Amino acid sequence: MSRIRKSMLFIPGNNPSMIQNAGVFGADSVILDLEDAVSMDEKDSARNLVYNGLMALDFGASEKVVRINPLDTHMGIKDLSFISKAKPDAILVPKADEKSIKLCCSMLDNIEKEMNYNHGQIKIIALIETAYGVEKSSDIIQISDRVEGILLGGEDLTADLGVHRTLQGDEIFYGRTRLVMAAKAFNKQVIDTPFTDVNDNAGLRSDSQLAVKLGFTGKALINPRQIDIVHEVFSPTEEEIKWATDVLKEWEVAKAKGLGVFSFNGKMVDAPILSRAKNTLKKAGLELETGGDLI
Ligand SMILES: CC(=O)SCCNC(=O)CCNC(=O)[C@H](O)C(C)(C)COP(=O)(O)OP(=O)(O)OC[C@H]1O[C@@H](n2cnc3c(N)ncnc32)[C@H](O)[C@@H]1OP(=O)(O)O
Ligand SMILES: O=C([O-])CC(=O)C(=O)O
Ligand SMILES: [Mg+2]
Repeated sequence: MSRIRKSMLFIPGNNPSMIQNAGVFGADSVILDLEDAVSMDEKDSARNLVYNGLMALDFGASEKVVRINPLDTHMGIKDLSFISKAKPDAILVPKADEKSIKLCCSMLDNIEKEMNYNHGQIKIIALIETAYGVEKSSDIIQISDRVEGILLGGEDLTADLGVHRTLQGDEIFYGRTRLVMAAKAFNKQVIDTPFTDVNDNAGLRSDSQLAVKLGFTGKALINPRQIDIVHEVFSPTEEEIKWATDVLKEWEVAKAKGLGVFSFNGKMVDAPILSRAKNTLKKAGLELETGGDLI
């Protein structure tokens, strides 16, 4: 089973003090960035800094992810070859398409063999941020078991579409829902694009609530101050947990009576509603008191 990735915090790969603190913020994953947060003339020094950081620092419970440069560039190839030898947990592949993900998989196969790592231990998150990537997302996601999820890159996607990025996000709505469908169809994670105004907490909250409503399993972040809101919004509320627990208890009673459908607080409950209740408890990290198949 894939690890939980409700919050994935980007940290520029050329910033030693930010990298040094990476483990203390409490993000589920930290993404050490070698791509767009790093200027061209700092690419080599950032690669060394991230390598040394991975080798020497304690990242606490956070997953160590590295965003490499695109794999159709020399820089991207160099990033992947070098960084993988510092055993990151996962690689975030930008501008993902079928070719880049296949290449990433075959390079990781070779590096894992050479380094005596377990086969498949370095995971891949595909960063979908082109119109082509959105259209091919369901193919990209199926290339390998290494691909545990897809992440939407709203800034690059908007640039590729030739439109403006807005607070409401109408321009990326189709991309968002399309990625959710692809991910859910193949049982993968789907992580929403970052909210880039780090001082607008209300905006971050409503953007995160929209992502939850659409089915995203987590959100990328660009600032540690965004973590608490995202964790809160991506976790079921006490009220939702109580509803799920009560519904599943009532189901035990209904099942004993041989009922496939029953009424709870005046509303019909059948198999899909029981599934949603189970999902709620799973998201909250709670064990189900009721076992067995639904209905
Ligand atoms: C479209 C894309 O590709 S998104 C991915 C690439 N972008 C990035 O990685 C950007 C990452 N974020 C940042 O660089 C910064 O948060 C900015 C530029 C957006 C905002 O910077 P600031 O206004 O200075 O942030 P803020 O005032 O909240 O900083 C407070 C503290 O948090 C630290 N901090 C801020 N962002 C981060 C981060 N992403 N990771 C780790 N530490 C951070 C700062 O260094 C500062 O530490 P200090 O108090 O020890 O000096
Ligand atoms: O990876 C992300 O979430 C950010 C990104 O590159 C983009 O929006 O283009
Ligand atoms: Mg991008």
